[in-house]
Amino acid sequence: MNCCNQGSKKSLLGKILGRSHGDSKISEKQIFKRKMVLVGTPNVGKSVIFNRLTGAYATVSNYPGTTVEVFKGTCRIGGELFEVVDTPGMYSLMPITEEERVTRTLLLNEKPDIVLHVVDAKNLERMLSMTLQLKEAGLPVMLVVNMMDEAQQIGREIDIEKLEALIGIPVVGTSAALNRGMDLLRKKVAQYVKKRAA
Ligand SMILES: Nc1nc2c(ncn2[C@@H]2O[C@H](COP(=O)(O)OP(=O)(O)OP(=O)(O)O)[C@@H](O)[C@H]2O)c(=O)[nH]1
Ligand SMILES: [Mg+2]
Repeated sequence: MNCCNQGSKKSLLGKILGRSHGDSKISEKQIFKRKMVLVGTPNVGKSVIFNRLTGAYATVSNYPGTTVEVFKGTCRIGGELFEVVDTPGMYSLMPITEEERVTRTLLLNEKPDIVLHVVDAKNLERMLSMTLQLKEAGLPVMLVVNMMDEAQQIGREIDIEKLEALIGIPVVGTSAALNRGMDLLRKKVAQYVKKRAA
C-alpha cells in the first residue's frame, strides 16, 4: 500500500509556509530541524506509520534519476519539526533492486537524525539481521515492532524490554493500523533525538 495522502501539487515547503514554493527564499534545510527515515521490508506497515505521523501533509516525487517514488511529509515531535521520509521496501543494505539502491542512497546521503526500522512482529527473527546491518552501518536506528496485534492473535508474546537490552537500541511495539503504540513511538523518538543531540 502506498500513502493515502499522496499526489500533492503544492510543495511541502509551500504548504508549511502557506504559499507557493517560488515565493519562498527560505530553503527546506532551514525549516526542518530533524530528519526521520522509515525503512523495512515490504508490507510491514511503513506507510501506515508514515501516515499516522505526518497526517495530511505529504508529497511524492521520483528519486532523482530513477523511477522510484519517495514520500515526504512533516510532523512535530517533542517540539521539533521533522521531515519524514517513507521509503520503498528493502530486504538488505546490499542493494539488488532499484528501490533498494534508492533507500541505501537515501540513508547514506540524507544524514537522518533517526532511522525507524519497521518490522513485522510475526516475523521478527527473520528481520532482525537488517536491524543489525543498519546499526553496524552507524545509522541512528530505532526498531519499531509493528503488527503486534497480529502477533498476539497467533499467540506470540514479544518482550520489548528484553529485546531492547539484547540488541542495544530503543525498541517500540506498535499496531499502527489500530493506532496503538504511536504515542509511545513519538515519545521515544523525542527522547532519542534529544539524547543524541546532547
Ligand atoms: N493488523 C495490522 N495490519 C497492519 C498494521 N500496520 C499495517 N498493516 C497493514 O499491512 C499492510 C501493509 O501496510 P503498508 O503500510 O502498506 O506497508 P509498507 O511497509 O509501507 O509496504 P511497502 O510500501 O510495500 O514496502 C496494509 O494492509 C496495512 O493496513 C498493524 O499494525 N496491524
Ligand atoms: Mg509503503
